[in-house]
Amino acid sequence: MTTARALPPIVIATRESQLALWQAEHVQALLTARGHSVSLLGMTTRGDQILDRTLSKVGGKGLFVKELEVALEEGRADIAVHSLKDVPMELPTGFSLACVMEREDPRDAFVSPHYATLDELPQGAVVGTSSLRRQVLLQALRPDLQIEPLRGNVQTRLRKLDEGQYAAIVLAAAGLKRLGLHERIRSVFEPDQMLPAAGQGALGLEIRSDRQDLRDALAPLAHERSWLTVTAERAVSRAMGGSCSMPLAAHGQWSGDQLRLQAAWGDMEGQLPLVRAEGEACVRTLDEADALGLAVAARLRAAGAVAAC
Ligand SMILES: NCc1[nH]cc(CCC(=O)O)c1CC(=O)O
Repeated sequence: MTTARALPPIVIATRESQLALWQAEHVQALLTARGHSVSLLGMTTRGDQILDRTLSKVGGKGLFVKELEVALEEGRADIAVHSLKDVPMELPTGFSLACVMEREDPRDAFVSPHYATLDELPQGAVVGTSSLRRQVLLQALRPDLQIEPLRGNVQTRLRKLDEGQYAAIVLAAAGLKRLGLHERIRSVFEPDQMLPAAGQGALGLEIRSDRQDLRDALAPLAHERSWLTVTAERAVSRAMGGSCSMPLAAHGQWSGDQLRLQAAWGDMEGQLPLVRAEGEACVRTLDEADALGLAVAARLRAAGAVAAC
């Protein structure tokens, strides 16, 4: 018999977009089911405020996590829930990823009121995305398309699409599915067509490194395979100095205990042809996953990709 013991309440710091709130509430529900009492602390980040410029121009991924880390630092919150795609490869000193949860669909989705697939788009159609990765991969598939910037949270992007500013947009399938917007997905891109971003579709829980108590409490939420996969993907990104200002894709897929890791790199101006590389290894530990990522990054560089300094 287990003795009931009052667990200390847990506060989750979260951005206030619908997707961020869904993710925080998801973690809250899982922890509540395990007997914790959990509350949410909503906050607005610089990344949410600056909507008129592309992320690569205003400071990149860190913009969405900084304020949350300050809340952890000051003890106002215990956990920050992140879409791992938005989390810089190196966390600031004093912070760690307590765990990575089971990954949603990592693929990109094609969303359009009038067309079912990228192939159906007429010559020169306008496609909205501010992601440099999506931009260079789209141009590789369809050089005729006109790519226009598109920022804002998922709902804002869908509204801009519906207002007729774009013939189609590309969003992460995971975000749409989490928000119950599956029906907006006209088709998904297979990874061979449009390679996903490192960490896309996976949630990571960030804590202060000194909170061993939380590490233990969160351990049951970890998903081993997802953690290994995104560790390999994020190692590619780390080794390339990847950020929002570099078109970089890294995506792992399993067959048995073999992890196949594919990566693609494009130069910022879109002048050079895409560089692709891949590797495969039997991966059982986070260190082995990291090593696979570094090996694939080395192959990218050997094939002409240039790491940021
Ligand atoms: N950059 C914003 C962002 N960060 C995470 C997701 C989707 C959900 C996920 O990847 O977990 C999105 C939206 C998008 O790219 O369409």
